[in-house]
Amino acid sequence: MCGIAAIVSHTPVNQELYDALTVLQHRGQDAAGIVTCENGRLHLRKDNGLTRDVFNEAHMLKLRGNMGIAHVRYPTAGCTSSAEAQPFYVNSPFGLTLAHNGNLTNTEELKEALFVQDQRHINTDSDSEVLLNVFAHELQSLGKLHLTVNDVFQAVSGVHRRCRGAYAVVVMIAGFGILGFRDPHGIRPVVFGERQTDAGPEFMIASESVALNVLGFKLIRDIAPGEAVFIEESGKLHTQQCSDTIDHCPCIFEYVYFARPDSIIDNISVYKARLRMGTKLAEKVQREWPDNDIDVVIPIPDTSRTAALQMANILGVKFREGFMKNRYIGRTFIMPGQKMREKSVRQKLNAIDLEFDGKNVLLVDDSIVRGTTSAQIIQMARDAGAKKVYFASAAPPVRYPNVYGIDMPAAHELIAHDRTEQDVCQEIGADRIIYQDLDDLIEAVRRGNPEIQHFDTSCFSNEYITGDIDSVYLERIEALRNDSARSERGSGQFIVEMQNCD
Ligand SMILES: O=P(O)(O)OC[C@H]1O[C@H](OP(=O)(O)OP(=O)(O)O)[C@H](O)[C@@H]1O
Ligand SMILES: NC(=O)CC[C@H](N)C(=O)O
Ligand SMILES: [Mg+2]
Repeated sequence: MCGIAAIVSHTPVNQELYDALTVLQHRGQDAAGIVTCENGRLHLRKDNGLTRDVFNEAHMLKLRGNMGIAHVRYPTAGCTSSAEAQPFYVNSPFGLTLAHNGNLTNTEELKEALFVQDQRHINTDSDSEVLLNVFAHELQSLGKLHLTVNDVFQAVSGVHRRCRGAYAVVVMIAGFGILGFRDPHGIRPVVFGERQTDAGPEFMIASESVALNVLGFKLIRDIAPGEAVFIEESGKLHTQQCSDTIDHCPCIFEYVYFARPDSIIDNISVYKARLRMGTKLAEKVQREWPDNDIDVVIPIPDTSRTAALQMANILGVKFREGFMKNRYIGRTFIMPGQKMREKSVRQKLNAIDLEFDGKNVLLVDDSIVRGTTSAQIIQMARDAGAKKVYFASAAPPVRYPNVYGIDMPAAHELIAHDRTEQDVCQEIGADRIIYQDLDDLIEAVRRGNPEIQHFDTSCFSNEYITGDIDSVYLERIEALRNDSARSERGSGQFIVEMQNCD
């Protein structure tokens, strides 16, 4: 899951884009980048690392201009080389830069067509570079020297016709303006907002509304599935629907884990959705295990806190912060490589023995994916003296790969794949496991916006809404992107620095 941001302002945007990236850091910890535009000239800085490590004062001074786009990366395609950090740039036509959240599912076909038919060279294995070149080709084929906003929207329609999968995107056209668009299923989130100034309105596009809040922009709304918004450099906003086939299916995992709880996605408060997940799960415990002997509910920080608190309230048992989180360690699930993830769980979380000693504890997490966290945490709870360790997951068993922007491509790496709930319970060493039912999860999220008819629930249900995912595709990405294949390839040593401004 990556984070994207874009600002069109009347004053320099460098610091605000940097601030936006720090707010969106939970969506990607591997690489960060900003590109700005000043009098038609682009300035780009991107590299591997957290936002605070990628930009120093000298970079910031060079990122001049009143409009720009930015990205934090969590790779789902290609490799972790800094050559694949975003934004990407192509010089023709007009000077385009792009930042993408999501994952294309027909990258290979597009890459081939780009080379053979459109005569475009792709320099990395990133699907986002492919996406940029598709957009560039669609714009170029209009054959215009002076672009209009309608030309830009027409090019987006061309992207929708050719690209499959998930894409929430911002594009900057040098000297012209900034574009935001979302795939016709609206799988990944993206919102836009406005800020009034004496010099006129300013606009921002971002993955999550929390970035707008922090920078003083008022949320206008989500970009609709298939829709595009374009903000001219002068600050004029245009919007247009660019797809005739729309089927809104936002990713339910955003509500479970990815998004910040203080964000509103597709008019649903992530915080409230998590509270409702807690309610539903507690009701399941009451229904299926009325004579339970739970003494205390303990969340596994950070994401599960909201659901766990609500569970304790409904169950009428104590809620205790039994694990303390080291605030300097990031999210473990989105770290590259199982060794690093395993090591980081122990560095990140430490038990307060008093809260466990002699008690029957119900540990609550938002999800169990590879089981990296749960297995270690249960052992820690036992070492701290817990009598019984029960484990509840606010999401159903994750059994199938995600191909829309969450990096879990290999079914065999998922602890619940081909396993019953009882098998998982044994595998992670719990005394009992309670998983959320999928219908309950859907209801918990959907109650915030009943207009949404479907969600992308593929990692729980094996139903892929784009209709183009078959076993051949899944086998191909599993072979390419499973943990051992990636560690054999290494992180990629060559670095394309031709566009960096350092
Ligand atoms: O079963 P696993 O493969 O371990 O994945 C699931 C765990 O990973 C995530 O935590 P993470 O540390 O990424 O972030 P958080 O601090 O936001 O909870 C998630 O909240 C679960 O705790
Ligand atoms: N998590 C994402 O959104 C990743 C974007 C893109 N597929 C990449 O790998 O860089
Ligand atoms: Mg967690």
